[in-house]
Amino acid sequence: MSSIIINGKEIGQEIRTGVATRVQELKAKGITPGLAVILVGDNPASKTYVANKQKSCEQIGMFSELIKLPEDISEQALLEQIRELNNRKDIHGILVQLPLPKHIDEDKVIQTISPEKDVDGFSPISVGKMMLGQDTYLPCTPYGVMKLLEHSGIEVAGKHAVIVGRSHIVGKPMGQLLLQKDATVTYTHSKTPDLPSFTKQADILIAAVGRANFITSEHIKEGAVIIDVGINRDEENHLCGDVNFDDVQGIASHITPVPGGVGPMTITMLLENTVQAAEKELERQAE
Ligand SMILES: Nc1nc2c(c(=O)[nH]1)N[C@@H](CN(C=O)c1ccc(C(=O)N[C@@H](CCC(=O)O)C(=O)O)cc1)CN2
Ligand SMILES: [Mg+2]
Repeated sequence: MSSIIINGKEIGQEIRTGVATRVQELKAKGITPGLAVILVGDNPASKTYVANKQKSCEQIGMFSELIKLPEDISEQALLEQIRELNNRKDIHGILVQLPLPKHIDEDKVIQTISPEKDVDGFSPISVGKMMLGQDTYLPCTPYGVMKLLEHSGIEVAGKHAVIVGRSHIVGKPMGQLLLQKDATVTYTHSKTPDLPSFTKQADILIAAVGRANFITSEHIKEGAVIIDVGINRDEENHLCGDVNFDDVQGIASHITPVPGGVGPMTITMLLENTVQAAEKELERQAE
């Protein structure tokens, strides 16, 4: 039997249509949702992602501003730029594209973004609120994974979700969001001995390791839902995920492809968060 392919492009498009309607409603009330994207340096992948974010904003009628800064910008100058954006009325969401050059302290940068405008959901305040289940901006990639599961009719409650990877932006928050939906969650990582003994227990396996084609049929059980968060290049420089798609195809019940799975959802949820930020600003104005 072949696995069901979860189509992130299609699901993302459906969600974007709903977000576009909310943009029109906000505009009718005199507020255009605005996103500022800061890009430091010339990382080619970052340039592509940032361009896609801008294009996506335009497509749904949002305002977006790209702030391009040189690779050798000082940390102070970057923090100053963020503070300026924190004070701008036309900007509802601020995002600093990661990774940053080595001489800049990423934590300091993220902490400088006002929590009201932290549409990436990376600041300690946003993360703390997420952990407590309070209203906040959820980090876009894990948030997108939750939407993929929901739209694919995959029940999370009572399932054993195994996360491979513990990054701040994917692995850790992913486990929390699944836990909030009553999954039993296991975190695994590079120091986990006998990884397959854990991953084989997964009803839902989240692969977020950053290693091309790392997860194979040896790691999964029959009927598991496989979510591939990886974006890597293989030996032939082709885009591929953390999961060896051909190897697990037919064993998994559902699987996300790379490209076209989780990736498009990351930008979709960024749009969702930015519109939410503008809606909250409107509410504050009405108070
Ligand atoms: N400030 C942030 N930095 C980074 C984030 C983030 O969420 N916020 N995530 C990643 C990069 N990223 C967005 O920024 C991102 C990565 C991939 C995709 C995507 O759509 N991928 C496509 C394939 C694209 C390709 O051809 O290369 C797919 O999987 O279908 C969107 C966003 C790190 N930095
Ligand atoms: Mg650094």
